[in-house]
Amino acid sequence: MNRFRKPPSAKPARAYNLIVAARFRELSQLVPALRLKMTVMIILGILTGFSEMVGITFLVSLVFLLGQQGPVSGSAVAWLPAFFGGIDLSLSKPVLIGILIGSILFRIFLGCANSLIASAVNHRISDSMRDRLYAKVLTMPFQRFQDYERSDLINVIATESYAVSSAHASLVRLGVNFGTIVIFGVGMLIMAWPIALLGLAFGFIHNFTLGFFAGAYRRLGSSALAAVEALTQLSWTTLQTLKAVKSFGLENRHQQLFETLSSDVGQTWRRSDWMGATTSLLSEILTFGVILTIILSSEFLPVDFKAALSATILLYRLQPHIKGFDSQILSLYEMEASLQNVLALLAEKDDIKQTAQGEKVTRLAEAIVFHEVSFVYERANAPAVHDLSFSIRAGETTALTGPSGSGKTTILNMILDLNPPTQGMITIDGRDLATIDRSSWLELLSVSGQDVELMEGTVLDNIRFRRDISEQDIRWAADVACATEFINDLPYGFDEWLGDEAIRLSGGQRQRIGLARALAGRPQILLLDEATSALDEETEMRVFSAMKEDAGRTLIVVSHRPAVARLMKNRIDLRPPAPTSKLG
Ligand SMILES: Nc1ncnc2c1ncn2[C@@H]1O[C@H](COP(=O)(O)OP(=O)(O)OP(=O)(O)O)[C@@H](O)[C@H]1O
Repeated sequence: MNRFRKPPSAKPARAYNLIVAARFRELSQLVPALRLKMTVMIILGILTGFSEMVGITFLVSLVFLLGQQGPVSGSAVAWLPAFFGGIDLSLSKPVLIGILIGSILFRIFLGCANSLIASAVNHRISDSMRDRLYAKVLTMPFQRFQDYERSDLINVIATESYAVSSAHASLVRLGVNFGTIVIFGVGMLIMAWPIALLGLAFGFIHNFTLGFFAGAYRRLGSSALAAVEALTQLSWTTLQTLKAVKSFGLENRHQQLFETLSSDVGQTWRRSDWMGATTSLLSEILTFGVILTIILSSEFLPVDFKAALSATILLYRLQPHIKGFDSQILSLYEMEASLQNVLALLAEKDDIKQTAQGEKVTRLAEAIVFHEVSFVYERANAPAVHDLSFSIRAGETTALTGPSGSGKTTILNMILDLNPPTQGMITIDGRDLATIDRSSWLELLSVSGQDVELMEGTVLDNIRFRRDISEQDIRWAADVACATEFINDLPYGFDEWLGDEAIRLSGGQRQRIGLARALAGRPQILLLDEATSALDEETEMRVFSAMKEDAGRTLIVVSHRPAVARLMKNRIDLRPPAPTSKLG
């Protein structure tokens, strides 16, 4: 089985900040027009930071103005604001208040606009990721799909797809934090360069110290993912096999297993919270240290008191940005495992037959012919089908017989174009199946098997199976499949609701719904893979004689029952020829 979970790359990037470039490269592959969206959001974020800085400096100025001795109203102040250092600005109190209120409102407006844009962009990214991942499941070759754990696929589509928008949001926040740090830094440099230098040193120490946590965050991300995957897998298999679980009396065993896995999940989240709290505490301690350093050394610093005050407040306000910058980098490490899963699924190649434009077919006129066809499943030691040549004539009935494992289902899958031959060729009226348009070919075909995949919905929904088929055709198909007789006995008849397991139906009833589903599209070619194996002999014969009345259909039947094989005009036997005796 192909597990999504990949071990994190053996060695983290040498410089821990380089993860930003790696994530950006991955996101550029996944999100079109990434640069434009990010740039707009980062500029808005930086402007928010800028207006905050202006607000702070003017607030300090206002406080000083209000604290002046004597009458202040209408007076001009020559020393304000501190932020502009030596520039002699004369601002009256009302102007100062106006600028302050304006910058606060501007910041609120920008912050709000940025949140709305970020939310819209993130949802768009998540929507498109989910759509693309779901589409990939539908378009990858069927054999590749069979290699995946179903629960892993559900996890990736429904949950891990969010990692892409989260990584995008983190990169934007990083850009905003970085831009704000630069702007605040320049402001501080103009006001009080010694404090700016202290701030710069603080930033580097902060970044360096939190870098020690990168590996732990990366491991935490992949173990959280592994724990969630294990829990989903257990829940999924329990639901799938509940009857067996109950029949074997394994309820307590499953409950214990679930509790263990569930506590693993809880533990990884708790560890994540602890790590978050530890890095946050470390960040606060570092901030406290640098502010204490400024206070203790203020007497010796060649800085004007007002400017020092503004710069210190700026430094204090800068701390969340520095902390944000580093915690975003750490979260980029944490989401690595999920992102790798999304990338791995999207990297699956599409089934070329599904995307290629082949020649269209409208009917089978002559025959389906296998020319020395072999098929080997991936990682299988022996071919499932070896060097097989036969012909299935249009409009005739053919039985495909042979012992279990002789390749009957594999042959039907090849006719359905799910498994292209590894060697040899299948022709449709003389044309290579590989060059024929897949959807036009599938329009001629229908298949019904031993296990019918029922879905949640009514009996009618299950026969229609999301195709445009009239109710009249559905009722006709149910008649031919001898299903009407039991459907009419259901409390709501064709409108009876069936759960995805349709537990209330017997095996034979499920098969008749599957058969009606296959017949409802009035296919020219019908493939039945043990599709009536659960019916009693009498009903089975009635089904086949009803189907025979619809002349002109090419019928290919796989059945272990000799009576069914005898009903067919032709027979292809996959039994290996008996070895000839060499005695004498
Ligand atoms: N997805 C798969 N991957 C690997 N091997 C497979 C796969 N599906 C089938 N096989 C192998 O291919 C061979 C043929 O299988 P197939 O299901 O076609 O046989 P069959 O004749 O239909 O059997 P039965 O009568 O039991 O349904 C078997 O040996 C089987 O184990």
